Amino acid sequence: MPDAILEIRSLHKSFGALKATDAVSLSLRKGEIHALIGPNGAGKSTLIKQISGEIRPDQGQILFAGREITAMDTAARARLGLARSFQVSSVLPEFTVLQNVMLALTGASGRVMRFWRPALQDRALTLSAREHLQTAGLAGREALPAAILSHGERRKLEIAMALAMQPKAFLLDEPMAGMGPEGAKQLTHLLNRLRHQAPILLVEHDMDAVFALADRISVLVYGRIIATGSVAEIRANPEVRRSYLGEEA
Ligand SMILES: Nc1ncnc2c1ncn2[C@@H]1O[C@H](COP(=O)(O)OP(=O)(O)OP(=O)(O)O)[C@@H](O)[C@H]1O
Repeated sequence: MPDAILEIRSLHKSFGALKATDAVSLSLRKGEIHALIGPNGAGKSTLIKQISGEIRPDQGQILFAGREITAMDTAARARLGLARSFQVSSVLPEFTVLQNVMLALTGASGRVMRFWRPALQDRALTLSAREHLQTAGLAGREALPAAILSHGERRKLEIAMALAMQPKAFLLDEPMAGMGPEGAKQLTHLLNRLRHQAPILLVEHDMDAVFALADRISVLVYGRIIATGSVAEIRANPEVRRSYLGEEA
């Protein structure tokens, strides 16, 4: 697939007798949002963890930005531009919104930063951090301690921090979780803009968001992809309606 930034080839992962990932192949193309949906326990998180490097597949290959990354650790994948958000938050509550993005820009940890305060006065770094906050919809909130942000604002901050890594792809695991209707609407708009910075592999239960955002949807059931297609194709697919969308379609 020539315009795919991420390509997964026949991935397998078992936990004992349970096949959590069963011959999964999928791709993420430049500029697209590819949503991964499926019932609880279908294997979505297990797949995302194999892509981010938290767990190793038993078999299969993962290619990212033209390189095979199957055996690389999480940090090496992140350095190549694979940005994972939302399940493990790296926001430091005692730092301000701006400082959190500056930390992400320098790749420094909060512990290092306490001994490295002058960097927080760095002008170029500040400007760049402000730009990412603007993109993420947090302009005007820079000076607040991250601890007092609302849930939705924290999501935006995580996005700004991910942007600081200059990602080539985003892996987003249930970004809409815990958001109210207004927050979900705002985040949907933000993700829609974000795809132009880097394509998004989106695991999401909120079907309104999935149908509004996805260029393609893959449906995972018992570790297998039973269908991949456009929103219209997936909505019309009888097997998908039966096994997943039944009560929602
Ligand atoms: N470390 C593990 N050890 C054993 N079984 C596991 C492990 N991690 C996941 N599983 C099992 O693998 C299957 C897939 O789980 P996974 O969390 O990937 O599903 P999911 O689609 O992300 O579910 P949800 O939508 O509820 O988050 C489940 O049956 C789960 O119990």
